[in-house]
Amino acid sequence: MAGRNFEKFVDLASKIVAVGKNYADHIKEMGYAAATAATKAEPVIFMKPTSAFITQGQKIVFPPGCKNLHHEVELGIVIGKQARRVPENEAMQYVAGYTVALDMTARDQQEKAKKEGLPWTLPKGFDTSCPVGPFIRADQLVDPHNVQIWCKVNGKLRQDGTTKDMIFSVPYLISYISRYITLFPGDVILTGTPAGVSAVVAGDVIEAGVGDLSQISFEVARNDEQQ
Ligand SMILES: O=C(O)/C=C/C(=O)CC(=O)C(=O)O
Ligand SMILES: [Mg+2]
Repeated sequence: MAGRNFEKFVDLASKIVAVGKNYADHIKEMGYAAATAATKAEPVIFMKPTSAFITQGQKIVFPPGCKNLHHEVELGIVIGKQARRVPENEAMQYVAGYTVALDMTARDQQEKAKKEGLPWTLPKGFDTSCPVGPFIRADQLVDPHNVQIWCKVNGKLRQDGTTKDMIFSVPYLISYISRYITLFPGDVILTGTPAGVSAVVAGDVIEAGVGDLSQISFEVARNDEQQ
């Protein structure tokens, strides 16, 4: 991993691989029978394009037509070296570090896609749908399975979870994903959100963090093309 500047993982990344339904409390709040989903043998995987990334100073912009935009705070894993068919017991060697990320979701459009059996590409992959924070080196977060992830909207705490509650662990996810999709340095894996997701409106300010290691603050803006 030497020689690469992972502080700039957004520039290195070729993809964002996202995990869904990795916290039983979020599965429950979305209306599923938590026990059923939590005992699923395999994680739910979807992708966001790198055009979804934004960093501090940019705004989260409603996608066209969306009337119900949700925040989902997540621990992001930043991949440090090419990973293909990596066994679980070696997977942590492929982690350069972590970041805080928001999996912004056009919930109304995702609900429609779910009903129609269509993919979540637009509801979750629109421009600005993946705000990310500062890079956390792997040695700064020794136990990624025991850290608070939190999200506030206009100063009010909406999500307050811990990665202890992830159903699928960091090494399991790297191993599982890399069986199907080769991961490259800078790629980011979003590890799923805990309960508390809720709607935001234009003008809101979303703050989020992984403990006090990586924090972000983003303003939400309306989409001038549509309203
Ligand atoms: O199935 C649903 O209603 C929603 C699922 C998600 O949005 C999955 C995630 O992105 C997540 O769990 O973080
Ligand atoms: Mg998510």
